[in-house]
Amino acid sequence: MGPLRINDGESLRCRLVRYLEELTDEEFKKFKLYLEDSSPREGFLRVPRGQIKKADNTDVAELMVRHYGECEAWDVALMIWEKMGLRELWEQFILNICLYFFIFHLTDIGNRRTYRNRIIEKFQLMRDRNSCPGEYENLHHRFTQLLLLQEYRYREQKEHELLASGREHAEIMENQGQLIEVAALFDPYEKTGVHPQIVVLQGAAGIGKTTLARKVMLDWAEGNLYQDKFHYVFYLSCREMNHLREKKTKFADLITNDWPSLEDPMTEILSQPEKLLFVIDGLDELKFSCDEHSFDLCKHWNQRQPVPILLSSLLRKTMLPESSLLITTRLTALGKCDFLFENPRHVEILGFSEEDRWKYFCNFFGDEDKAQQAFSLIVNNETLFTMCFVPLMCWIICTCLKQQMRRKKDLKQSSKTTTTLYMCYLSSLVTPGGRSCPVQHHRGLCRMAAEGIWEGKILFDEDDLRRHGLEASDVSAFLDMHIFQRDTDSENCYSFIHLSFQEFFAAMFYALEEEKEINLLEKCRDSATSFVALTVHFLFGFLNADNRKRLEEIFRCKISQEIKIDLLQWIQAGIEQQHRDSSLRNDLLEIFSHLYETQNEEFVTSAIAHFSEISLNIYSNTPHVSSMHHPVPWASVFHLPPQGIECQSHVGEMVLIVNLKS
Ligand SMILES: Nc1ncnc2c1ncn2[C@@H]1O[C@H](COP(=O)(O)OP(=O)(O)OP(=O)(O)O)[C@@H](O)[C@H]1O
Repeated sequence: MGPLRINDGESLRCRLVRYLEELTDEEFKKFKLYLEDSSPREGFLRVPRGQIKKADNTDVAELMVRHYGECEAWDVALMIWEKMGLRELWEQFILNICLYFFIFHLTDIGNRRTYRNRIIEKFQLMRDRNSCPGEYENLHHRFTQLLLLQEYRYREQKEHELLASGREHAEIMENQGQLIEVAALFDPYEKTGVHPQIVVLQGAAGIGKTTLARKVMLDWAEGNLYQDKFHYVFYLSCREMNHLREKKTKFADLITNDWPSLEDPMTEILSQPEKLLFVIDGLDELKFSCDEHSFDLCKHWNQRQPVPILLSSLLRKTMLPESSLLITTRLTALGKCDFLFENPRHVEILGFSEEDRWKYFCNFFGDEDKAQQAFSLIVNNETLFTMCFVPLMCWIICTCLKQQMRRKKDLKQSSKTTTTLYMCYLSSLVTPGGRSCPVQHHRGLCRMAAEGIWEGKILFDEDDLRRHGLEASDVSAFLDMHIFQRDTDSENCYSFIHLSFQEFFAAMFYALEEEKEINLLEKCRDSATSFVALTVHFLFGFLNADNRKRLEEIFRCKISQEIKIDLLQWIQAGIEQQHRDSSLRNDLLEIFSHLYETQNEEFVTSAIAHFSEISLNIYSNTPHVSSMHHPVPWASVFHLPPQGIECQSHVGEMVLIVNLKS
């Protein structure tokens, strides 16, 4: 389909030229004067006076169409002719324009419908990270609502700190901003009434940025989102842009990937930029910089330019400045891109609320009984349940449990502790007869993970790899296993699929026979470095004989027995310290959850041998646990009869007196 035409095949732009040619020199001069003085409607740029002065008939038509788009250009011409008293021309125009709008309307409806159908086709299915070719899930069936927090002030905060603060959603909300719905992302600010043109959705790895961006596309295409605001919504994946970075092209061509009949309708579509939304997914993943091209930026979408310049021009708003942008990015990369955006609305994705975690399980299993079976196991494990605020973690946990259900394995056993669940997931990634990683590579990966934990580092470059005896080609087995991923921020950068996996491998580093590092435990005592807590937690998990055996099988490594003595001394000292000082009671809970993680009766007995009674404040520490079936799941490790636990409720707290000698 070509530019919009009326029956005789003449485009509107050419027709405008022809009408202008019918004016006498005097009338044309007058027309230009009126054009110079005309004030365009909101959203349209004024045609620069300097350019009008020098323009002939064709130039004037061209300028008008470029600045206003074809429809608005006709409108302006009509208004001027009316003011000039050129009644005959005006009447001819009206006749033409009615015909034009009728055809335009029909064509536009047709174009949009075709485009929407294409988008629905493309976005209605989602692929899980471990899916086989051709295996898809329906996005609507799986999608679970995410908590979005508006105007969260960007803190120079590392992802591990965010993970640690996962259970403090309510607190963040109170202190930092308010929740917002996807439908309201482009609503005006309450205080100023100004409509944000750029919305930045930020969040940690695996929190659901891409999934949400794709859901926005699908909902718009199905007519359920932003219908009045945006006539067209285009999706630009930064990962795909990376592949095109050497390419020189027009912006119009770049976005017509999703357009079956390409190019032609673009002129009309892009001439109404205020009705366009561009979803730019994964800005942190761009491998080229957007701040290098400030002098070469282009102004028009029809200019042929390298892809990095086109994208920079869109982001910096030199091209299609009236369009809206919805950008997703990891928190770690945000500082680097801040300069790009003028007054964006910052929204942080907080992940799943506690209620939505249950909904996710229902969506994942598609069967309430199975969902209930799985959820009741997770809800009793505080560490796992807290982790479930990250959708990726929910997916990992549900995937494991589903596999166990399929194999008719004991679900309770595989979800009993955080470590068992991770073991279960890792064993599922190692396919029989598949690639395994050489022992020295595994050791290098573990050492790098541990170093990262100390230094608060989650992205590793090739220098980091080399320092730990790894070449880029050595990590391909970990990439294949989906525990390590090629990143994101800059070329040749890597990260673990989730921080908790880095913590798991860091724990393995401390547990390996040849590696000794007692510092970890000392650091864990220091509350300022509580982010190592999960690493220590896994370390306790490795004390379990089954876990240790599986770990040694998967990675063909040897787990040290000596770590057991260090852990025992550490935990006894911890209990003693907190026994002496009742203000530290809350920390005891953490110690006991470590003990529970071992599922090792002999170890637990030794750890508590010197104590006859322990008081724990369970309520103020874990509010959600109080409503669950078993308030202290780890208590089962003591094999205590019910009379062994006495419960005392006080205002705002619930204290359990555990009588260990009963
Ligand atoms: N809202 C959601 N509903 C259901 N599942 C979700 C949702 N969000 C994410 N997931 C699940 O979590 C996985 C990871 O999500 P996604 O890839 O969107 O995260 P991300 O924030 O873009 O991660 P990264 O920063 O690593 O690119 C998805 O593959 C999907 O299985």
